[in-house]
Amino acid sequence: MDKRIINANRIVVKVGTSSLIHPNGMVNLKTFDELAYTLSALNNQGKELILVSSGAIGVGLNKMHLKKRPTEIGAQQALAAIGQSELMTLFTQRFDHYLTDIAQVLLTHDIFDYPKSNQFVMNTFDCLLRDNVIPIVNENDTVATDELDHKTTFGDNDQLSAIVASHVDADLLIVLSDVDGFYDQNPNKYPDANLISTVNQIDENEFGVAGGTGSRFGTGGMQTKLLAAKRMLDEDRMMVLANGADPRIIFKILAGKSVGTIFQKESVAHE
Ligand SMILES: Nc1ncnc2c1ncn2[C@@H]1O[C@H](COP(=O)(O)OP(=O)(O)O)[C@@H](O)[C@H]1O
Ligand SMILES: N[C@@H](CCC(=O)OP(=O)(O)O)C(=O)O
Repeated sequence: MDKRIINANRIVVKVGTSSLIHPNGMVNLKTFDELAYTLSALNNQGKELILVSSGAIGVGLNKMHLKKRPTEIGAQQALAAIGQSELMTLFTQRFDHYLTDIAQVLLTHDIFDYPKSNQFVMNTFDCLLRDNVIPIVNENDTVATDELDHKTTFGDNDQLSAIVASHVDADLLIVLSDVDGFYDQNPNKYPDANLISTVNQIDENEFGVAGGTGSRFGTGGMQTKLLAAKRMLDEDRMMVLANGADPRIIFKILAGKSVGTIFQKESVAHE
């Protein structure tokens, strides 16, 4: 058991579209509610939480009664703009229920590369966390297409969550998806795939078995989650990849139980 997980105080949680939207395109109200409950409970315990949430396009598709994500980038951006406010409305309703304040923070991947912007973003996070407000981060899809055009770029919310985790000096990054963790092959294609409970290093072997997205709405698949995990490992931080079907799984993770896949350097694996 790693005490660093139990003692983790500043935690970034990333939730993917596949956890927030049912395969039929409808909003998964259960996930929204359990996520709000779990993060509110942890916030009340004094932990500092940042939620990185995808779902703007998924919610936008549902609102506009569309079955398929359009290929045109401008149309995806328009859907993200429609869906983002709806996404925040859903979060506001559920977090209000648990008496927790939230804030919307829209970022681009490069924002931290500019010292002034970086400082402004950090000031915002510092003030929000000091005031017990949970920032809910998404990429600003209107001005950035990192997440939308995977033919030319490979940015996405998995990596954005890792960038945020490293800049706010988070103790732990938890990535919630529609799989139980990282497998030795894509479990949606190969039913005999085995869950890997601990990963100490990421190289071509791991990338070799990480496939694309499994759902209609997810984007990066396992590749971008591994890139996020690699960034965490390189900085000697920890990441847990777990199933977001019931976000209360976060309580189990923070209790040190073995769920999902933990990415951590070998030196701390048995502390
Ligand atoms: N080795 C692997 N282990 C686990 N999942 C994998 C693997 N390779 C590919 N995948 C796929 O990655 C998907 C999760 O990524 P994605 O669809 O982008 O979800 P999210 O919306 O949560 O970001 C899984 O549903 C699965 O189909
Ligand atoms: N900004 C986009 C996020 C796209 C994305 O990274 O999605 P996912 O693979 O579900 O985490 C949206 O909110 O739809």
